[in-house]
Amino acid sequence: MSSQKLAAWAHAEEFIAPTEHVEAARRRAEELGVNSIDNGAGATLQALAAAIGAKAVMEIGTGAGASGLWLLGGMAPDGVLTTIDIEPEHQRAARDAFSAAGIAHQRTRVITGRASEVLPRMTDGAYDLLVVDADRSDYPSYVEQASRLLRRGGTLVLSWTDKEADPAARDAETTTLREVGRHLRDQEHFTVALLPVSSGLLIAVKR
Ligand SMILES: C[S@@+](CC[C@H](N)C(=O)[O-])C[C@H]1O[C@@H](n2cnc3c(N)ncnc32)[C@H](O)[C@@H]1O
Repeated sequence: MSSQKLAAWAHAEEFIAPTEHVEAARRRAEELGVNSIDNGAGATLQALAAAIGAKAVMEIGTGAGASGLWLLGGMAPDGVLTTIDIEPEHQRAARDAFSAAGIAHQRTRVITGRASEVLPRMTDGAYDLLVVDADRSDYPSYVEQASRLLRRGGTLVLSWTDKEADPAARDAETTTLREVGRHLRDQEHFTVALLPVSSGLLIAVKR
């Protein structure tokens, strides 16, 4: 890998500055000991939401709200973000972050629960964008649900890991991601790309 390529990647991470509210949400996440999406990935989510004019977005893994703020920044002004997390404390922080950023309360639907139990209750074909940034062991079931929940032309985004590119990495999480990536690539009803932004975003557009 050339040093110019590495510099270009680092540059891309800083190319779009986070808002002060995203920065505050990231700090709160650190205090809570939960990861937030990096700024390059956040800016990509924002641009994707804007590109598809997203009005109905589902997120699995609210955290302290940093990724939600990026998404809301790109969504249609009347768009609604449904966000699921198993930890009520993370969601309290996210609600505070949305409110501090001036997001109208009817634009967010914050659901506490295990995603694998919440998703089956959600409506078929109702979502423009489904973003997954939670426990990787459940990614296969989230992908299965995505086929049902997304409208045609809707997009699934999975937060990824650099380790997936390393053949020597054989831990359970990496193996699951590798299998999920292969499975999606083989599906005729998804058009797939792996974006090397932050630690990676796998995007799959439902045809
Ligand atoms: C990496 S953090 C999400 C960060 C957030 N997307 C952001 O960038 O601000 C992962 C979150 O997933 C949540 N989580 C883990 N397992 C879950 C599950 N089975 N169902 C729902 N949420 C889960 C954790 O509580 C944590 O808040």
